Parts: sequence; structure tokens; C-alpha cells
Amino acid sequence: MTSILPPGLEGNLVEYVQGGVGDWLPFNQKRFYTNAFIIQDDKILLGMKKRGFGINKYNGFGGKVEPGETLTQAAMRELKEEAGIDAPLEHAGSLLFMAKGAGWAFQIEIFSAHSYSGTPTESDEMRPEWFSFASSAGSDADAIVPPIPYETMWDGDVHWLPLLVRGQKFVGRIDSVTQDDGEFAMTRHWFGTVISDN
Ligand SMILES: Nc1[nH]c(=O)nc2c1ncn2[C@H]1C[C@H](O)[C@@H](COP(=O)(O)OP(=O)(O)OP(=O)(O)O)O1
Repeated sequence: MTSILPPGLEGNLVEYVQGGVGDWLPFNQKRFYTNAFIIQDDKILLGMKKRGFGINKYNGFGGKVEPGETLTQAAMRELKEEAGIDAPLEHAGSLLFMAKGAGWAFQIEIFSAHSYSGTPTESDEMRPEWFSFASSAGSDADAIVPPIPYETMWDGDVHWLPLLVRGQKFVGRIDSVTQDDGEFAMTRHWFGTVISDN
């Protein structure tokens, strides 16, 4: 079953979850960003953002795609710059993030890998930490690896991160407004899973 897609999304998608109210915000161009996650066993590597957009939130490692780079090259460069590691990143999903008044949209290409080389190392921008997505609580591992800190992440992440960790490709759109305290608040969201062609 397919449904009407929000403007800016395309592909063979099945709605997974949606919410919020109002018209989708207009935009006239997209700016491309990357966001990369390392997933091993029942753990995921996130970074505490130390500056800029999303300061004091946990997120994957990424940033702007520079002219002349492919998306994968940009994702690998940002992972190295922000977490000090190399990984065989593969495309895992896409997010379109709109902030009211911006007039342009962030197109965030999400990447993941199940292995890496090097040692996750704090950078000027990010402090890497492991989190657990194990469903069974109480083992020794859970005691030292805390659960994914959704309360200190972007609001929409609770919807798509579970898809990412189980390897389900996804596409989503998040529209938001900037509140008086400078924080973004979601006004409308839509997430879908990608139907494979085979
Ligand atoms: N995990 C996430 N969930 C979400 O809903 N929106 C996210 C997101 N990560 C980033 N965004 C959105 C909001 C943010 O304003 C925009 C750009 O975020 P980034 O952290 O990638 O940008 P930066 O300005 O830090 O890039 P660089 O300076 O190139 O590192 O993308």
C-alpha cells in the first residue's frame, strides 16, 4: 500500500508513521548533508554535539556535502573529522528537514556501517559514546552501556532510528518551527519505509 507522499519525497515508499498538523512548508532548494552511524551487535555510536545546530543533542556524525564530493565521500570525511574513525558506510535512508522561514530544506542522507577502524575520539564538534538498543534489560552489558537517549536527540529520531538499527531503509520529512528558546519543534512529520525492487 502506498500513500500520498509529502512534497520533496519520492520513491517506492510505504507510510510507517505520520503526525502533526498544517500545510507542508514551501521550499525552493535543498542543501545536502550527511549523518553516519556505526552499529555493532546491540550498540550504536552517537556523538554529543558540542557546537552549532543541535548543540547538546546526541546525533550521528556528519555535516555539509562539499562541492565535488559524492554523498558517500562526504559521509566518510565527516565521520573521520568528527569521530576519528574510518568505516565502510552504506546509504541507509534520507530525511528532508524544513525549518519555517528558511525557504530551503536540509536533505540529510543517512549512512551506517557495522564495522570501523580506529578509535572513536572526541573532536571539537562531537564527543562519541556508545548506547544500547538491546530490548532485554538487566544484563552486564546494559549496566555499562546506557539506552539510546531519545530525550536528548532531535524529536523525529525516535521514529526512524529503530528502522536504521534493524537495517530497514527509510525516507522521512520533518517540518519544524523555531521556538522562543531557539529550539526547533516539529509541526508535521511523515516517515516511510522503502520497498525493495526485488
Ligand atoms: N538526527 C537528526 N534528526 C533530525 O530530525 N534533523 C536533523 C538531524 N541531524 C541534523 N538534522 C537537521 C537539523 C539541522 O539544522 C540540520 C543540519 O545539521 P548538521 O548537524 O548536519 O549541521 P552542521 O551545521 O553541524 O554541519 P557542519 O557544520 O557541516 O558539520 O539538519
